[in-house]
Amino acid sequence: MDSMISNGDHEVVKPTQSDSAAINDTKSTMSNGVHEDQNEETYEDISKALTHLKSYKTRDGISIDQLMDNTQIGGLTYNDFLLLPGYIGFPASTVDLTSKLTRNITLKTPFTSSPMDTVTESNMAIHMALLGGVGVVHHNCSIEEQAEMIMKVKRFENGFILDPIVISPSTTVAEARALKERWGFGGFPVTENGTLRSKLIGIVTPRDTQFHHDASSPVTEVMSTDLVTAREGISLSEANDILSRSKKGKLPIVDAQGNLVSILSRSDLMKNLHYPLASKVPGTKQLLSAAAIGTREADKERLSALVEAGLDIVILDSSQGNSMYQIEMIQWIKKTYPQLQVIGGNVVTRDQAASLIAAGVDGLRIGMGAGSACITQEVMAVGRPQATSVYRVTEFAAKFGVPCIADGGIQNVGHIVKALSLGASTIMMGGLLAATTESPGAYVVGPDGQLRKTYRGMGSIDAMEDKKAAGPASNSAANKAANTAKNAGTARYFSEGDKLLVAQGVSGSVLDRGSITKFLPYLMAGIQHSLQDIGVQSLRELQKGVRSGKVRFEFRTASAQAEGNVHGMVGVEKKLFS
Ligand SMILES: NC(=O)C1=CN([C@@H]2O[C@H](COP(=O)(O)OP(=O)(O)OC[C@H]3O[C@@H](n4cnc5c(N)ncnc54)[C@H](O)[C@@H]3O)[C@@H](O)[C@H]2O)C=CC1
Ligand SMILES: O=c1[nH]c(=O)c2[nH+]cn([C@@H]3O[C@H](COP(=O)(O)O)[C@@H](O)[C@H]3O)c2[nH]1
Ligand SMILES: [K+]
Repeated sequence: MDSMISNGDHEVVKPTQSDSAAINDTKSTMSNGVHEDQNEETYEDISKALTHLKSYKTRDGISIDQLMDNTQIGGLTYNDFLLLPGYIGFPASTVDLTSKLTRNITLKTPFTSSPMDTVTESNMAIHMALLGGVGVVHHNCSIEEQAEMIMKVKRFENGFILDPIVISPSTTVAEARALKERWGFGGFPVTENGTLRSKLIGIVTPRDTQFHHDASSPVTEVMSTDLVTAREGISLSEANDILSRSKKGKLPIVDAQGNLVSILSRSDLMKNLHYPLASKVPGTKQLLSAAAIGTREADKERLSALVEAGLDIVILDSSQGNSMYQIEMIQWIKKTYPQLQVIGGNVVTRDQAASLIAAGVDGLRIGMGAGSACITQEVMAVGRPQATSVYRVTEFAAKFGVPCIADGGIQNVGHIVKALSLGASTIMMGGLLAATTESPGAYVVGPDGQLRKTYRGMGSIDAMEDKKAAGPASNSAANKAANTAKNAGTARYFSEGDKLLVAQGVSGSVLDRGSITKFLPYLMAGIQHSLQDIGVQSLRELQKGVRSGKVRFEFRTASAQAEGNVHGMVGVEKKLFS
């Protein structure tokens, strides 16, 4: 009566429906209420469960190749699939998230922030780097403004600050306050002629200037002259000791004649303690910096200012990276600045990736139209569902040792894990970071009483009109001056007399997420727990497991997606971490 069911996987002996009915009929209830099976079924020996498992021809779930067979099912997004759980044999906190951003640069957390003017300026870039990722400074601004943002990142955390901002005795209190606004820190050494390598005469701190009534007083009226200094040649750890004992904010380092050589800052000491994952340039104490540029001629001038400011990584920012403009730019950059890491993109196909890899990129950025503020797919009819893009490009790029960023469409921790499982080395977030303490712009209160910040696509009419207002880029001194407040390179779209703006993005706002100093650690812990569920102890192991077929997947039907979300509840409060 037993029927043999072959699922192509394993031959399983299963009772037919009428058999099951018969079995149920023969069940009797014992006096203690427990049902007993009178038709003695034979079961496998429990001690053989693991051996028996091996008798299946294939493992449970599907492999990455089956998942990504787009002749069967079309392109996939992150919501279209899940990973199956594996075996937990280690604590979540031991999961290692180290990953490559480019050929030469490794991050301790796989996070980057989008080069968008509502997402990444210096404050975001600094905090992304402190937390182990990297923030890519946008280019919807003048060359000078972008270079200054990079400079702020590079100056932010140093052992010895070798190029401190120095002021002269004639600097006024008002000027010192303005410098604090501009640089984000307020302790300035005062030297005789206002430069480094000149005699140190005092230090001004925000406490000295904050409540001083007469803003036109020279800083010499308020500065402190009771200084603890150290002599040039002192080791960083000795200098740190003196600074810790001195209870002062800054330790100026001077030469035998009392000339200022560098300074050490207490706030850097604190930061070193609090940000063990910080992304730093090996061999220095400087934070890693990244910036985006376009592929116009004027972007070469922009890049030279950024490199001067200390840039480590450049991203060529385009929705369709496989162009003669970008290829020429990559080759020019590799020739002109061989030390600079170049990330090309965006790409979503193997062919696009091959062009940019052949041109010499050190990394790729993947995504076209998946972003939360993107309407590219709708308007251009061009793009690709993001999960498929990530898999197709990374599968190819990995063969050449080129790491990839999954850019756009990341809405939660699960999406990050999925992007990484498909082969991305890092992920890029726009909307998710747009309304944080560290993003540009002020919070406003929405009609619902909740705080929010503006978020807009760089191809939105809003963002493009800001660019257009800048006028054509030019090397002439007059134009340079005119462009200082606006953007030199970003008039690039319109220099060919475009009359009509075609939007590829929208403008709106997103709800407050608090500080990324809480949000990024949450994302990190979330990924660690997820990888623990999958049974892999590092991102490397995750990707190896996916390639070898050990890590398994499952498609999600529309109803499976509904099941995986909150259902049947009212008044849901979705608090994600505490
Ligand atoms: N990831 C995505 O899905 C998308 C992103 N975006 C974002 O919007 C912004 C603008 O993107 P795109 O419009 O793709 O910028 P783009 O600068 O690559 O392209 C704008 C236009 O300028 C042309 N162009 C570029 N370099 C040139 C040169 N040297 N000479 C002559 N023409 C040249 C391009 O062919 C294109 O027609 C970027 O920030 C991008 O990241 C926009 C749409 C989609
Ligand atoms: O189609 C687009 N039109 C735009 O105007 C636009 N602006 C940004 N981007 C891309 O979106 C990414 C951020 O996406 P998320 O908000 O989903 O993180 C970013 O990192 C970009 O790749 C755009 N895409
Ligand atoms: K979209």
